[in-house]
Amino acid sequence: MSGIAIRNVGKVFPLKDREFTALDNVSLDVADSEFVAIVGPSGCGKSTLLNIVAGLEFPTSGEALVGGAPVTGPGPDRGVIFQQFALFPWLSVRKNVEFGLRTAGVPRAERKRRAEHFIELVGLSQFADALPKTLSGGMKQRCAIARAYAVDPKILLMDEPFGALDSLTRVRLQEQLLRTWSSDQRTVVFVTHDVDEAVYLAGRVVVMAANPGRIVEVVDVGLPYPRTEEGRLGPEFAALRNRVWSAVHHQKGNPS
Ligand SMILES: Nc1ncnc2c1ncn2[C@@H]1O[C@H](COP(=O)(O)OP(=O)(O)OP(=O)(O)O)[C@@H](O)[C@H]1O
Repeated sequence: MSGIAIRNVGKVFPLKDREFTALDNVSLDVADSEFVAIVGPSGCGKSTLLNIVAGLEFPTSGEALVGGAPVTGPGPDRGVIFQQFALFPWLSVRKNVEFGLRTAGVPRAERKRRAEHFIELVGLSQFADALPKTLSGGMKQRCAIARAYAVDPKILLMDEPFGALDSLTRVRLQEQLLRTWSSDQRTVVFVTHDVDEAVYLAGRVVVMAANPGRIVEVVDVGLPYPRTEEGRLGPEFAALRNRVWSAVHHQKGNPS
């Protein structure tokens, strides 16, 4: 059971002289094995919503449920990948990737095998013994992705995971993500600024607006999987992208 239910979630942050409503009455169901993308202008609460599902923040009102149970904190059922991922600076790439497996109690030989596999997948084999400080930003991010994939969680919560990567690596990791998603049937919630990326990856695209953060539209993508580069250039894809684009960029009070 790896479905997610977000029920009337509100999040208010106390500021010095007032309160700020980051999320206002947000409700969303993500089915078991569904791939949902969340897009919206900066500050509309995408990360806050993801953090609530991750158990890293708590709603002021409403609730988030995972597999039918209220979220009370982080758990091994949910792997979180942020844009700025904190790697352990004193551990090599390999040890960083193995870290989560060690805490999950995976035996040593299996840890080594899995780490090797995922390090290769993200193209870091040559740097497996390097420390994070010697890697570029994109390489650190690929290490963080390998670490999250290796633990094999039923739910992946991804916050702009490919934002800092060059376009080639980005496309490669998008395709890899879709492959692991369709073969392993995990639930994915993927936050991105990139409308093209959202439509390419997701079965549904949730569009949010700011002030207060809320859902304004949910677009069913409806394109078959596996998705291909040719499909990405086709008219159906273009129509969907335009629809999501207008929903994001023609919001009241958002002049862009
Ligand atoms: N701890 C906090 N205290 C006060 N305000 C906060 C806090 N965390 C987030 N906010 C505010 O809540 C709003 C939503 O933030 P959030 O990071 O969720 O937006 P976002 O849609 O992910 O933005 P971006 O696309 O720029 O990453 C922002 O206006 C932010 O300033």
